[in-house]
Amino acid sequence: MPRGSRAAPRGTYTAKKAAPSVLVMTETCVCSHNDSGECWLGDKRGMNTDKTTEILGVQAVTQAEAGADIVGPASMIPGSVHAVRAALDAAGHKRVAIMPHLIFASSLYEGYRATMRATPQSGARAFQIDPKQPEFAVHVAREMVDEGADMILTEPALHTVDTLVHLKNKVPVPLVPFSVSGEYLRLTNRREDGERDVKGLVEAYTVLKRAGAARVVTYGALEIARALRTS
Ligand SMILES: NCc1[nH]cc(CCC(=O)O)c1CC(=O)O
Repeated sequence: MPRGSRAAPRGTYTAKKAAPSVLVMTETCVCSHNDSGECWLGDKRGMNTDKTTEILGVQAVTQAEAGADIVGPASMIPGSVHAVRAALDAAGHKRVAIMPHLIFASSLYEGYRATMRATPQSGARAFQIDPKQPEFAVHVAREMVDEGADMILTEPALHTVDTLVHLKNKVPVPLVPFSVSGEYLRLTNRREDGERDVKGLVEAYTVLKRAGAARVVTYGALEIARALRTS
């Protein structure tokens, strides 16, 4: 067990021990680890980007030490992917890949924010992209690649499919839509036996695949795998 481990690295460590061939991807962000719920650290004067990117590097190394194969800087702060790459390399984790999160402003994050107590005190995530600006999303994605992104996660998944198609031709790395909490909650139904019916998710993810997704990240992975196995 890596030293000083809290819940998330412990989970990674336990998962890798149980199934070493399964890839573990982590989110690298401070929003669920501080009182403000913000994806950055700072004080009354505001955001301290140097301090934030430094901490993201430390967090990524902790995640890599626990066994993560792919880390996911999610603050959207320019320079954070570069800082994470530098910190990983310096700690001897050159083989750990980076999948930054390209996050669009959306109403679909409420489930996550409530569960993780990560509702931003300021009311908004400063760097998230307006979904009406696909060209700007391409610009940010290219900067992420320049900083060392090996792949890019887009979030939310369904409401940004147009941008996924757009990105597909313009960035040279795999694109991985993340079907977020609101998508999971709205597209599944509770069945009488208490399990969730995931047919709606399966239909949605075939759309994502046709649109160019390399993989899909979803809360329904286990239920979908079970449903596909018995269908
Ligand atoms: N660090 C940002 C972050 N990490 C996870 C989610 C949402 C994930 C979900 O809803 O499933 C978000 C977006 C946000 O809160 O603005």
